[in-house]
Amino acid sequence: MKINASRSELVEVAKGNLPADVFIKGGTIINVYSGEFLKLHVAIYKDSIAYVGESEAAIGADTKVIDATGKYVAPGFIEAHSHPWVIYNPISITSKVLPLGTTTSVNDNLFFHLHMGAKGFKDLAHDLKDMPGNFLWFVRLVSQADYPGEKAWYNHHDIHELLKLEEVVGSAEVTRWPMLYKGDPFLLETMDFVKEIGKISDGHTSGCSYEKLNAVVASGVTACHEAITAKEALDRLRLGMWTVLRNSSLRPDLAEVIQMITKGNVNTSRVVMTTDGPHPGFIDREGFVDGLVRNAVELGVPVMNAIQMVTINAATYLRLEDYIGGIAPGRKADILLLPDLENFRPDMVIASGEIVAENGQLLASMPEISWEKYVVRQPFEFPKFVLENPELYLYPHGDESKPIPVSYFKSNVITQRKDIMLPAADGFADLSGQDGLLYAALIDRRGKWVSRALLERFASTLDGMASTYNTTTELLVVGRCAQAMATAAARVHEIGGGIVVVDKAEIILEIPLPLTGMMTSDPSFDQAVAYHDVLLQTLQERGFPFHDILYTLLFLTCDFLPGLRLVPYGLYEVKKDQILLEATPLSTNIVK
Ligand SMILES: Nc1ncnc2[nH]cnc12
Repeated sequence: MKINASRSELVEVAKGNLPADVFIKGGTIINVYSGEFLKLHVAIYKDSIAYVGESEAAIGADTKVIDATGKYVAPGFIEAHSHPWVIYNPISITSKVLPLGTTTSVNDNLFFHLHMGAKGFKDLAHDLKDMPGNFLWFVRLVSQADYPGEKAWYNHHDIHELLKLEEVVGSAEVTRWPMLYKGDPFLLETMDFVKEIGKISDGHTSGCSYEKLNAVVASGVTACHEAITAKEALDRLRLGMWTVLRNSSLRPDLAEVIQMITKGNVNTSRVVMTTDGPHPGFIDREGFVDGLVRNAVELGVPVMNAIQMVTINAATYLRLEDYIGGIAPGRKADILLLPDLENFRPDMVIASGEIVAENGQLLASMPEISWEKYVVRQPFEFPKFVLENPELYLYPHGDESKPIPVSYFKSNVITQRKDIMLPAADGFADLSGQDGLLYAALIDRRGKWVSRALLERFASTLDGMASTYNTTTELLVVGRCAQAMATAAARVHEIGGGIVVVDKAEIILEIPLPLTGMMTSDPSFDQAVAYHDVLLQTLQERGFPFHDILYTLLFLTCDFLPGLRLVPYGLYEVKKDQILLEATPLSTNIVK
C-alpha cells in the first residue's frame, strides 16, 4: 500500500505551515490505539491524515471544514476475508458496502484466477485500484475441487508473481487443509515464500481438531475464520492464529463464537470479524462490517473492542497498520462519521481523503469495467446440442441388486452417504416412483467429462435446474426430470453461464452470470439482491428445506466438506478420499 501525500507535505501540515485539504472539527475520535474516546480535530492532506489534536492551525482559506460536533470519528471498517462474487461482483459489492463504512476489503481471487489466468487477474487487480476504497486481494494456491490441469494452472511461477503484487496481502485460505496437514511440498514451500516477502497466509481449518490444528499452524497458516463454537475460536487464538469471528449468511454464528470474549477473559487484540461472503439479500438486510460491529455490541462486547476488531486488529493482522486501521498522522484518511454507537451506520464516509458517501448514498463514481477483456476461458467449448440429450443426466445403474450411494443433504452444505436400493430402466436408475430423489450431473464446460450423482433432500419437486454457480464453475444440472434438466442446461449454454430453473418444459427463472459463471456483470447491487431473493423463493417453493441456496450450490461440487460430492473426477466420498463413480468422457454422450 502507498500514500499519495509526501511525508514532507504531511510534516508541514502537522506543524500548521501548510493548509489541510479537509479538516474534521469537533468530533469525538475513536482512538483504537489507546482505547479512548477523545474530542479532537483531524487534518487531512491529499489522501492522508496529517494531524490529530486541538490546534486549528491547519485550517486555511481553501480548507473544507467538516463540522463533526456530536459525531464519532471512526477509522474505516476493514473486511479482512471477502468473497466478491456471490452474484454481485467487485464493483457492485463495493458500491453497496462503501456507504456502510467498509473502506477496505481483502478479496479471494479464486474465480478470477480460474477464468482469467495469472495475466488477466493481474490486469483486473490493477484496474480495480481505480475504485474508491482499498480493494485488496488474497491469492489462492489451489482450487476447491481438484481437476485435470489444476497443477499447471496453479504453477509455481504464476503464484509467486501474483503473491508479489502490491495489492495482494498474502495467500488465500486453503480449504483442503489436510494438504497442509500432510505436508504438501508446494504449499509448504509457498508458505515460506509468503513469509519471506513479508505477507500473510489466510487459513480455513473447518472441523480441524486441536491436535491437528497444531500441524496446520506449524505449516505457516496465520488465521482462521472457521470456528463455529467459542471453544474452537479459543483453540485458534491459543495456537497463535489471528482468530476471525464469522457472521455470514450461511453461518450466522457470532452469538456463539463471541462468547470466547463475553464469557471468557481473553485478550481481543488478535481477534477480527468477518462476513465471509454473505449472499446479497443478507447484506441488504443485515449490513456488512457495520452489521458485525452492531451485532457484537448487542451481544455484550464493549464498543471500543468491537470497533478495534474490524479496524486496528484487522490492519495489524494484514500487516498494513502503518496505513489503515486507525486515526493517526501518516495513515490513509479512511474515516467514518458515526451519528451513534448503536447502529454504526455512517453519515459520512471518507476514503483516501475524499468524501465517497453521505447518508448511505454513494457519491464517488465507479470505474467502468469491461469484464470480458480479462477472461481467457470460453463460456462453453462445445456446441449446445450436446446438452439436449436427456440421457446425459441419468445415473448409470446396471444391477438392481446393488445399492446406489446417494448424497443426502443434512444441512445447507453438509451431505452424508446413504446407500439406497433403486429400480433400473434401460441401464439407468429409475427415479420415477422415488419422491425426494434427484439426478445431478456436473459437466465440464470445456467438453471433456461429466460426473453424476443422485441427491436426496435438495428440492423434492424441482424438475430441472442448471447452474454454473458452484465452486468448479462447471455446469451443474439437478432435477427429477431429465428432459427439464436438458432444457435448463441448454439455456445456460445459450446465455453463456448462469442459473436457469425449468418446470416441465417451461423456463421459469433465468439469472445470467456471464462473469465466470458466478457473477453478474451489472454494476447494480440491487439487481443481485433481486436475483438471489427470487432464486431462494423459487427453490423453497420446490421443496428446498434450507436457508442459503447459493451456498448449497457452491459447495455441492467442492472436495473438502463432509459427505458425498460431485467433483470433476466423479462422485467423491470425501472422508475416504475415494471416487465411487468415475466421471465419463462427455464425447460418449454426443448424439446428433
Ligand atoms: N470457501 C469459499 N469459497 C467460495 N465462496 C465462499 N464464501 C465463503 N467461503 C467460500
